Amino acid sequence: MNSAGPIMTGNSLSPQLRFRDLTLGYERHPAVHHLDGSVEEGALLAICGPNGAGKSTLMRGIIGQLRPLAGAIERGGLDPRDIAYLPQGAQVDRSFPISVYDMVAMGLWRRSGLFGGIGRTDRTAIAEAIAAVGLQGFETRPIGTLSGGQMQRTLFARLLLQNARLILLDEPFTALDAKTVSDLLDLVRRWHGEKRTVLAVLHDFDLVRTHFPQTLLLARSAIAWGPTAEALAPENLLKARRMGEAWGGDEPCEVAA
Ligand SMILES: Nc1ncnc2c1ncn2[C@@H]1O[C@H](COP(=O)(O)OP(=O)(O)OP(=O)(O)O)[C@@H](O)[C@H]1O
Repeated sequence: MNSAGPIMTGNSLSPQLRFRDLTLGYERHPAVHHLDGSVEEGALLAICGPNGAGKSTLMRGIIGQLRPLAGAIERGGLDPRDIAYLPQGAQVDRSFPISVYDMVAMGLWRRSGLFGGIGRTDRTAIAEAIAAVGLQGFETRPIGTLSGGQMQRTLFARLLLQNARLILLDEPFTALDAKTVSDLLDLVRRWHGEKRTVLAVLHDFDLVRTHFPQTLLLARSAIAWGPTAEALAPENLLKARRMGEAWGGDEPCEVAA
């Protein structure tokens, strides 16, 4: 579909997320306006749009870090432990003195508890996750010494262990080399094959067209939402760009009054 609206990927699946006239923002300044629609369970959805479009804000709303200024987000009965979130790279504190192994093991915390201890099954799972991202041999390395690509692999290994039903990735491939992107995309495909729901904020339209069947094009409001080829049609991209160029600081919206 070319216009904004709900994704319908199949009648047998139920919505994992539903946005009802959702407005999100900061101190009553809206950044996402009146979003309506649903994301089916098992969807692989790209969220695209210009800088300042509200993409990260939408992610923060989904995880409950931001409360709606108006409207609502329904999460299909998901427990918070069933939602995994990878924020933009700059938001991860690399100076924290922790090894790759311990960083990956943190993926188990929300299920086993901070003081639950790590048993043999957990150690196997951690080793498998580290191997899945190609970081064997890096277990004892402090995260502060990793390259950007190795750090992102570490964070994906942690996500693997979280075993979440809904996975949110905010610009997961920015500034990574082609091999790292390809390896991490394999993990995204694996999650999709396991019928997990994956939402990723992405700026690389070629990558989105190749790997993401559905796209939400956001410019504070939804410009288009549906099959990627249609959502990223030239007229929609032009409209999103014009909206991005037009907003100064605060988009007009009645909830801001
Ligand atoms: N903590 C905050 N306090 C106040 N305003 C914020 C805050 N975080 C984001 N904003 C504003 O909300 C709007 C949307 O920001 P957001 O980070 O969601 O955009 P984005 O689409 O993710 O952009 P980018 O592609 O540049 O990462 C912007 O105008 C931004 O300045």
